[in-house]
Amino acid sequence: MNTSPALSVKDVNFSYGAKKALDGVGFEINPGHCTMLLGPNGAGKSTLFSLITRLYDTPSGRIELGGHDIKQDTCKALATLGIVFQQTTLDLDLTVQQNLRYHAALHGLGRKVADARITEELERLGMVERRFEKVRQLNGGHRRRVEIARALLHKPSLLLLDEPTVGLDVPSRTSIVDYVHRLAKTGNIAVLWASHLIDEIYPDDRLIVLHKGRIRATGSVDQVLQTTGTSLIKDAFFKLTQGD
Ligand SMILES: Nc1ncnc2c1ncn2[C@@H]1O[C@H](COP(=O)(O)OP(=O)(O)OP(=O)(O)O)[C@@H](O)[C@H]1O
Repeated sequence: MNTSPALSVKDVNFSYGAKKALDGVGFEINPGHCTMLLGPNGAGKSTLFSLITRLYDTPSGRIELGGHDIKQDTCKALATLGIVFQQTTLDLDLTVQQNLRYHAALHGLGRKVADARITEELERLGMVERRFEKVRQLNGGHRRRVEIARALLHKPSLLLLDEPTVGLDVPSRTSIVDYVHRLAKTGNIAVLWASHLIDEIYPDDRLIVLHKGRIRATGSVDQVLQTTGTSLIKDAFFKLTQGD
């Protein structure tokens, strides 16, 4: 049994030329709860996700997924990862099923296994009846659900979500926030969720507050409230992200 953290980030630094975007960032993510990555614009959230997904090389420090170093053991590491990007990456002219089958094939799943998993994930998300519709016909909330189903098809141990509710109406947002929190609770998957919407945080979430490339606080909601001497997350966030 693999007892390594789903994600381990150790002393990671990253710069765009002279501009330092991440400065000595380190944390671990484990299953059982959602970890919310909070930070104002420019905090470094997208940069961190680009390093974890290996879009960018990590020039210093170390990132491991399920104990696999993403530089030395890239395929094994990335196989443990499911991701929902900020911008939709579905093919609008393919059906829901075609999009999902394509992704399953990329992960090396045979057709039978793929179809069983597609049905399973779409059922959980209340989308199974929509499987033969073109993605173009779906509203924003339903497209997001398809993207979540797709991210889970290969049974990853870490789900990364980069502000997945941006642009959605309130009911769609609520249902996605609820769904992912329930998913995390099962304990089978770790969730790292970049957000700047305080109302997406549940009381038993873990928090990582990033500001100007540095981690300003980590821990449970209660711990972060305690260390900042506040009683509301929005006040804690404000305190942690004002000035340097
Ligand atoms: N391609 C780039 N070239 C130069 N600087 C960049 C580049 N991408 C990001 N930056 C800078 O790096 C810092 C971190 O940016 P990043 O996009 O990671 O933040 P973020 O927390 O994702 O912000 P947002 O919430 O606005 O998406 C910012 O100061 C940003 O201006």
